[in-house]
Amino acid sequence: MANKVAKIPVIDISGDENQEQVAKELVEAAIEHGFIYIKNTGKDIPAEAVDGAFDMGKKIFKAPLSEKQACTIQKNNRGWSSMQYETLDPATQRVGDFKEAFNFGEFINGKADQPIPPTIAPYESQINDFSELCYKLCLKINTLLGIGLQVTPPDFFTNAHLREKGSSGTILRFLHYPPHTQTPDANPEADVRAGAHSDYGSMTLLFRLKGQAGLEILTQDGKTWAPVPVVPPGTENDPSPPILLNIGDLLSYWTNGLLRSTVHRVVFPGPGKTTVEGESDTEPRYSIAFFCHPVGTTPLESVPSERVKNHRGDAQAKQGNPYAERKVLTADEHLHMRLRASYLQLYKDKE
Ligand SMILES: O=C(O)CCC(=O)C(=O)O
Ligand SMILES: [Fe+2]
Repeated sequence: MANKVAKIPVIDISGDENQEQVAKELVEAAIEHGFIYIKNTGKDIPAEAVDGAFDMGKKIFKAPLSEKQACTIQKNNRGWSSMQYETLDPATQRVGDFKEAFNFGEFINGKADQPIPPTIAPYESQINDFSELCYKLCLKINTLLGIGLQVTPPDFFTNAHLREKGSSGTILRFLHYPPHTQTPDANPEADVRAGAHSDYGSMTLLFRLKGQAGLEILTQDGKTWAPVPVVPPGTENDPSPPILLNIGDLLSYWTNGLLRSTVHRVVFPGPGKTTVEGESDTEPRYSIAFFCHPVGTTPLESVPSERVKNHRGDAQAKQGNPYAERKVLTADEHLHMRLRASYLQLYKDKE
């Protein structure tokens, strides 16, 4: 049965004027939807940088298997996660996610602080540059959220994300989802390419390619899934599709659930499933996610904001998200709790 596509606002944050107004719109969208299209005018992240990053992603996954295996993901959440190694929704999935991924942690002086496949070593600085662009955009969004929520001081969130204050769980992740024709073991009705989950960090920037279907969000009724078009109306002629921003669990904890951390998944949108006009899953799907995390030692207490104080952990914001109610001490403790739940083998083998 075809579901309606997700209703998500498109916001342009690239200008320098009307900062207060833009901040207000961003906060309202983060409260109401948790997902926001950030119009990509090319000012914050040039279209060529996005294209270059996708080329990089393809190179990483085409690297010889032995090179990828030598970089197998570790408990620090860095490295290569092979097909079906991660299970984002272990409570309902019979098998792991039909995807492979490569995670880069924070770079140090432009160098990756982890093993990388020799095939992509010549491009290390390009990956670092893309990660920098994403980091800066997240700082800007953190500032706007602080202004829009009237946090005192308004740069409260931004300060918590400054790298000079300590390391964080921030990850630049390249993803590859083969089409169903290449995953004969998958039952497209029952299996998923990425299980239902909310993101673990403060916010995520997601880059997708035109024409590639698959992402769905859980709507506020807690039951219906809505596909998220790559190119929403009005952005067809932009230099690059909008960057899809979503609020993660940490910004939700920090604001007592006022900002919504929305559950989402990636499916095989085969026959009979909802597809967005002009999108299909006949080709391999590639996406890039930048998971922005605060400094690991940051305590996740409610932020100093009257608006947050007056908000009493609204039940609606928690709907469909089993993690929304857990209280944990620091950003790092929260991250490890979540990784433990989705990398079953990694934690089983080594404990
Ligand atoms: O590939 C996508 O569209 C979404 C991926 C995602 O939700 C994630 O990696 O957390
Ligand atoms: Fe996600």
